Amino acid sequence: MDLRNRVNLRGINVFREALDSGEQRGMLDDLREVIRAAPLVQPETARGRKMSVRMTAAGRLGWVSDRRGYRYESRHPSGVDWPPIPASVLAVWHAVTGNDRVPDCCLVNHYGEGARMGLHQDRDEGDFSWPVVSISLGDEGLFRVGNIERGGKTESLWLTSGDVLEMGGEARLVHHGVDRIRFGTSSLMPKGGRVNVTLRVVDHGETEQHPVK
Ligand SMILES: O=C(O)CCC(=O)C(=O)O
Ligand SMILES: [Fe+2]
Repeated sequence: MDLRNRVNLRGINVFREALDSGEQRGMLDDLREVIRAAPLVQPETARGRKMSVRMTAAGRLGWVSDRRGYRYESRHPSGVDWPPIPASVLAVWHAVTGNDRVPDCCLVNHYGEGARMGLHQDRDEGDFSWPVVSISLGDEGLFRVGNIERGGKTESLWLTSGDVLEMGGEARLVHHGVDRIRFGTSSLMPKGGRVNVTLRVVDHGETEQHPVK
């Protein structure tokens, strides 16, 4: 992992190619195991619209959305526990935050051809003092950043495989989304697609502390 190549986009730290191709492959293997235990689901919104991204999670809590709305849940919709957050993913969190605290949620987003994510804020957490750390794997994704308030001008940048983002401090509640992916631009996944992992502290609740080695 190499966090030296950092650019700043409206307060968001973008660590370009923080993970080399071996680290990306290792993490993807770990995420395949997560997906085996807790399969990807295509969430529905409260209004009954299917999201284009498929999702699952690891950790103490997972973010879910269905006709009842969106929220954090301690189990996968199938009733199984969320699998543990892979060590390869936790290592990125600890390196970026410089802290021993383990995130509560590791959301795994899978973007197939044509998938996108509209502009939104990550604000379902009870504690905004921790950053959101996000890892991009696979195909390039056009990441758009807006403002804390709704509307206004936005800026975009193409995220590539191995990029790591940190949305913290003033940028913790900034609007962001993924307009589109360039399907098939990465050879990481044989069938194409983009995987994004988002790490979040959800609340002040008791979370086991793991010292960083
Ligand atoms: O896919 C991405 O890069 C962003 C994902 C995201 O914003 C989220 O899961 O809340
Ligand atoms: Fe988000």
